[in-house]
Amino acid sequence: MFRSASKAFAQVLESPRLTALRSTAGVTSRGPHIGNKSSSISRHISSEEDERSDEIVQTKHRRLSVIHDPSLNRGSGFSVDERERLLLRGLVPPRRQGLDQQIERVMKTYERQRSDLDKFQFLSLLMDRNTVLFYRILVDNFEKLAPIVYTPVVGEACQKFHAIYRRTRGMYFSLDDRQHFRTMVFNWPEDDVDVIVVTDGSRVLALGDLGCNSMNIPIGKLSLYVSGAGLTPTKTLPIVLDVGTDNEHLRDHPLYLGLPRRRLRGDEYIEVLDEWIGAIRLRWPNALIQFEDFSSDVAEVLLERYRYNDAPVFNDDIQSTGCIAVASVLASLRARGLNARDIAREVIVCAGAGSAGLGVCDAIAKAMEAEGASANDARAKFFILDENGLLGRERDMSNDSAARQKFQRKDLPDGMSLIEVIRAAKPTVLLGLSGVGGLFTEEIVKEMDKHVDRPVVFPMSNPSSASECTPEQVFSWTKGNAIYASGSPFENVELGDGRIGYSNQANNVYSFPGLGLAVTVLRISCVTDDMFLAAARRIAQLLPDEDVKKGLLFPRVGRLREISAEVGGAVGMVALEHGLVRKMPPTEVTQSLDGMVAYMRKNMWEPKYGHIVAE
Ligand SMILES: O=C([O-])CC(=O)C(=O)O
Ligand SMILES: [Mg+2]
Repeated sequence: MFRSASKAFAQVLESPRLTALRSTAGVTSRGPHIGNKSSSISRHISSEEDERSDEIVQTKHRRLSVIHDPSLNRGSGFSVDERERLLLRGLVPPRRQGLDQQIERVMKTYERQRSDLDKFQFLSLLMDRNTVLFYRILVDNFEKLAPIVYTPVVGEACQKFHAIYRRTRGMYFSLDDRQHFRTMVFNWPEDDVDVIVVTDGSRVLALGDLGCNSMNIPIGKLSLYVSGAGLTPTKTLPIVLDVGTDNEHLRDHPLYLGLPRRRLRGDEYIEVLDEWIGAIRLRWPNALIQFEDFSSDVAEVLLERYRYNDAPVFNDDIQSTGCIAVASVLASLRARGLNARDIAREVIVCAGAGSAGLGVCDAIAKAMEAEGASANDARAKFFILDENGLLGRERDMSNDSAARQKFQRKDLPDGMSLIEVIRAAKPTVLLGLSGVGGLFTEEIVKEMDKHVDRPVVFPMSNPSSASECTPEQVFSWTKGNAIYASGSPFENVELGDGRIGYSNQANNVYSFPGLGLAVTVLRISCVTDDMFLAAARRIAQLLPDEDVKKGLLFPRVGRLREISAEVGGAVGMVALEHGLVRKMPPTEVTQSLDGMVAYMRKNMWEPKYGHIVAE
């Protein structure tokens, strides 16, 4: 009975164990409130409604303000007791329904949406209405819905943001707000924020500068943290920094919602970022900050500027894309009957020398070094091209970043085309981070296939329209020989002889949610490259040999929660070893990777209705 549940709750409050229990999720307090005090107690409450979690949410809200707060709203699912105590009698239809019935209704309406963009909007509106229902549906239908809330459809939703905008979510810091950032952060209602995803919209997927329209990217990424790794939804914060846009079409559009000015650059831009990060650290000193879709000219600069400032920061496109690329290469070695040590013998051609391309190559080079290669030997295995061809001998790279200079080939002429490089280098691995859809032609893939038993082809650009080639193409050009992974999702391919050509999704979604989980649960103080390497090694080992031999590199994204627990466990063990854990777990958790993985799993938020208690 719920009455006895609240009695049990009252006893918990009086219990001397209270302080000891405060550290794990259980009781949350939801506004209206000044200063947003929230306490957390883990406690099992027996309940007649067994689909409910034992989470207790306290609120001062009553009547419609309960229904209008998505984290409190249960639609037709309020219990009899909640209806009584929160003064909801008469405000919702009489018959009480469970989550299952709500899911059925929502999914039927979802299926009636005509276009992918309509589906995106339908899900956004659901997210605005009912947090638990939205996440239950996303978790239970992850493979089907992730391509809508994430790549590829999120790309279109950004391009059309100004046209389809309905309701605000997250925070905007614009140039007009300079000198106010430190007060603005207090406009956000939550004292507890675990993860922030921030973009300045300068390079959204491979779609270019989308300015303020980019808000759907941080929102989408954070919905994957919650659904894929069990972060608490109210403790996530999507942010757009509006420093202008060089996208003229948007800037001149009467409905554009950002500042209609050119993008700020140079020292002044860095000053704005410094002011912003200072404000964030003032209010949320421990929050993990994920830099997302910053253009290459600033991505690495910002990462180096903030990553060692005693608070966790990383760049998703450089580091987590690097992580999944390393995992993909390691798993492909297993598929080819080779060992992790053999990574140092791989020959890599990478089309794309932006922050993601360089980040991926750097991560693979570090993985080679970790297996015993010298820095020079590792570097010699890479052939990187940008829009002007190979980064070769004659290229003046004096104004380029250190990350780019590192990969200049001194032995080959500058500007060689992709096909020429393939002929000269005879790569074992071909990476696409160019953002140029269809770049890997039949001629290129067939040329590669001539020199290796099983060509490894990873077109990693997003969204699908920017993919360098499709799995159908690669499998048909190589007679099913290739090992394939792409950034955006594609269907597997029937090869006609009973075999399946697996279209693995080498997307950073495999790594960032689990990393964020570990950072939150253990309050990790700094995100390091070693953490990403450990995560990559773990991801590459998740499937048994017989699957991997067939070309299936890692579990499908539908198993993201399990994968994130594994990634979180691997990251957690590195953090422990390097003394970067600020919230120590119980000793038995620290003894083994398995213990750490189980601890991650245990700390995941579950999308279930808890009990709302009137405060
Ligand atoms: O969003 C994705 O699918 C992966 C990513 O970070 C990007 O392509 O920028
Ligand atoms: Mg990105």
